[in-house]
Amino acid sequence: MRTIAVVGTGYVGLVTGVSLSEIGHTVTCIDIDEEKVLKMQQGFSPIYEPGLSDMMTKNINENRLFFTTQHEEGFENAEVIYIAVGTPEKEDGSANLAFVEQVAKDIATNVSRDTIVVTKSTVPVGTNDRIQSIIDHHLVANVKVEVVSNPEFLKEGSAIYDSFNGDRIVVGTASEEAANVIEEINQPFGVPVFRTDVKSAEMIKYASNAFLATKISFINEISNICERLNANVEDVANGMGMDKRIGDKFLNAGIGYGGSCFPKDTKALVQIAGNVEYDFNLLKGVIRVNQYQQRLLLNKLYKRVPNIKGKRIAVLGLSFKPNTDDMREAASIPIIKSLVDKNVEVVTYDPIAIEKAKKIFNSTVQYASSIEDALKGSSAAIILTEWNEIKYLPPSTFKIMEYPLLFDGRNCFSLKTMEDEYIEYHSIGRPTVSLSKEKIHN
Ligand SMILES: NC(=O)C1=CN([C@@H]2O[C@H](COP(=O)(O)OP(=O)(O)OC[C@H]3O[C@@H](n4cnc5c(N)ncnc54)[C@H](O)[C@@H]3O)[C@@H](O)[C@H]2O)C=CC1
Ligand SMILES: O=C(O)[C@H]1O[C@H](OP(=O)(O)OP(=O)(O)OC[C@H]2O[C@@H](n3ccc(=O)[nH]c3=O)[C@H](O)[C@@H]2O)[C@H](O)[C@@H](O)[C@@H]1O
Repeated sequence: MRTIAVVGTGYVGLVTGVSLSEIGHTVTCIDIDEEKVLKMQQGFSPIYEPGLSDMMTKNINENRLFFTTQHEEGFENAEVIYIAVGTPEKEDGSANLAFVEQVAKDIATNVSRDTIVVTKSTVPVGTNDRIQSIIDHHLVANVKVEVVSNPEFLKEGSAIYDSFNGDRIVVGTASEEAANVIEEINQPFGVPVFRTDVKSAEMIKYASNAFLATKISFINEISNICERLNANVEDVANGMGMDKRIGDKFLNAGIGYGGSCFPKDTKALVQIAGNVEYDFNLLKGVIRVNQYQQRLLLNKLYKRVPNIKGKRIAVLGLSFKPNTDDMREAASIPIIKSLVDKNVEVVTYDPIAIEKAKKIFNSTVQYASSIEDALKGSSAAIILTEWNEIKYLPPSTFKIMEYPLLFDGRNCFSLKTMEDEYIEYHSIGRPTVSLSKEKIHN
């Protein structure tokens, strides 16, 4: 078993650190955020991720998992250092590498033994070479530091599960020795390891995210055509997905992809291509479709309820996907902003993300403590996140509204159910369920 340091304790760093400690390594997680570190030292996870808290507490108690704000302390005995800090989007769409570069300098000035540095952060092709040269340039001790690319593929909401059940672990390095160490560290996960060169490893990460985003934008465009032709995109996706070459995953039409990665990584890949004079037309289209898709549900609402000013509208689900409290690039942000700009009384509900949402929406919206409370007195409801609590809600609950008018951005309910329950139902890429004896909404 190895002594490991993980720099950055966000979704990736904390899950990596906790998972590595769970398989027996001794792990010190380092973060510059003092409040976060204090919380983790006391055994509390700063993020909501199923299974994370319990695994964290267990490994703290078994003395395999430590937290500090001091790089020097964390690096002291580390044989391997993982970089898992953020690489957010810059204004021009390219990746901001300032955090990664800072960590490279911190490593160079603090390590006192031969070390393997593993880059987990998503970084543009060529960045690992740059990390290597920053470290070599600033290195204080007379030691060897080898940088390895090891991109992360976990999904938020199932991050712990994904760490133990991933499809592959990609290891990019020219050093067979370093690759052997990383493979040995990960061996207890039982996930297949794919070895390649550094640049290909970096590209695998961007290409994978871009491909998944493309699948989503593709099915969203098909859904828009289905709507015009009265076809049902859910059946279309199911029928397509039965072809093993296509696969049945990531074909859920909806309000577009959000989150901390697809939006930023697709834009970064356009930039990466542009830097070598390649115009990534297809990916630009994917991004455009996604922006358009976020507006569609709202446009349907505004068309159906033209005099929306002053009306109360319930927004169910705020996080960018279920089982996470992450609000980064959530579709709820532009959608709620548009409603608030139109002087709509917005009442929101989310089972987990409310605290983070409050930091974004402040007092511009109301925060209901139950779905029922959100629906009471509302003229319409919009579903933005398919939490189980929302998806498996007895449809009759929507009749709490004086007139049951539902706009579902996640296709949570079958058309037949809504017809039987007598609920006016607008979803994505499927025929609208209208009521014959409609009340007039004005
Ligand atoms: N969130 C996700 O699901 C996935 C993210 N990634 C990639 O992993 C990277 C990290 O993403 P997240 O975990 O979402 O980021 P995050 O923003 O949640 O966390 C980053 C953490 O790094 C800390 N930090 C910044 N500078 C530091 C320094 N010099 N020393 C120590 N700590 C420092 C911050 O305080 C913060 O806690 C990004 O490159 C992202 O693209 C890859 C796969 C999945
Ligand atoms: O690089 C990353 O950060 C990660 O990005 C995504 O993971 P994540 O963003 O956590 O969540 P996804 O499940 O991929 O969902 C992303 C967005 O796409 C949307 N989506 C997903 C699937 C689908 O069929 N339709 C759809 O609209 C989701 O609602 C969500 O807004 C990838 O799935 C991970 O493999 C990758 O490691």
